[in-house]
Amino acid sequence: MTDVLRAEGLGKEYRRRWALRDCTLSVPAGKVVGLVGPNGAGKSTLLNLAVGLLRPSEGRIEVLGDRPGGSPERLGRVGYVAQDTPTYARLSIADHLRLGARLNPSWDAGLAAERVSRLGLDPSRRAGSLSGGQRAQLALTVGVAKRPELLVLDEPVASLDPLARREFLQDLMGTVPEHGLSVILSSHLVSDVERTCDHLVVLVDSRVRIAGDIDDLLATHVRMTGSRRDPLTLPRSQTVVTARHTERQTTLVVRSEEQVLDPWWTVTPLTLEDLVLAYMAPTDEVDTAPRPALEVQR
Ligand SMILES: Nc1ncnc2c1ncn2[C@@H]1O[C@H](COP(=O)(O)OP(=O)(O)OP(=O)(O)O)[C@@H](O)[C@H]1O
Repeated sequence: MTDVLRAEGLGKEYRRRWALRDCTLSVPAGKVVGLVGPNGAGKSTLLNLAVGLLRPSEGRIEVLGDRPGGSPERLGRVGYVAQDTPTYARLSIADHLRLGARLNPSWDAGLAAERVSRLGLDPSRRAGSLSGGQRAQLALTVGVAKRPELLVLDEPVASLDPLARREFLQDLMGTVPEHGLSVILSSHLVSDVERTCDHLVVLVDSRVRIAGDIDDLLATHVRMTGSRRDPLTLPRSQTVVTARHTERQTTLVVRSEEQVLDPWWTVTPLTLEDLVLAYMAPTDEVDTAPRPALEVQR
């Protein structure tokens, strides 16, 4: 199947400040993609471009093989729950579901009713009287019951309690293979990404720093610890992501397609959190400058 999202040199500028820059990205179909990065990295901007709420300042983006937004038919194929989980304060939960049914040809009324009942929500309650977490659940219910091909969720679970969060993410994981759904979700919680996602995109300072299937990324990144050594002495096949030095010791996070066999290093695998934090580290931690005190060894 084709990619659900393809971006080439995509950028968005607000008043001479780039919120997203040089974004070239392919997101395969049928995956749950975790989009992570620090505050202000450009995650919401990328998601808003993907659903057609923003227009690119430069470059191109295609979603489900087409330009985002536009016709009702195209809009119907993409579900979107924004960061502030918008609902209509004066409308009841039942009104929201009726509206969803009227606006979406593939609306799954059974699924919507079942979710609302499982959450213990009274359908006659107005959205304005719900708690933040309950409003998020309502917005997520509408997003899922629309039965889109691609569901875009901007920090969907931030306001849910831990149990509700786990249940929602489990639901989502069940829905993906069952309905051929693809999901892109932004999150600050790496543990949720680890539990739910099979593909990762790390955005830092408005640029994509790394993207790929999580299993592949974990298989090709390691931590290497050894006596102090200049990272410039590493073979070309090993790319240093971060380097930290004490007087005697060097610790590197390295990307390598090949196994590291140099006995100088103690090599340990990374957790997903280690990997994300390594790519989120300030680039001055990628300390590859030659140091006079270091011996160059090959
Ligand atoms: N409407 C806007 N006008 C001007 N600048 C904006 C606007 N929206 C976003 N920005 C800026 O663009 C950059 C990226 O913002 P964005 O909301 O995409 O980040 P984010 O990664 O989603 O952040 P967070 O994790 O805090 O939600 C930030 O510097 C932000 O201040």
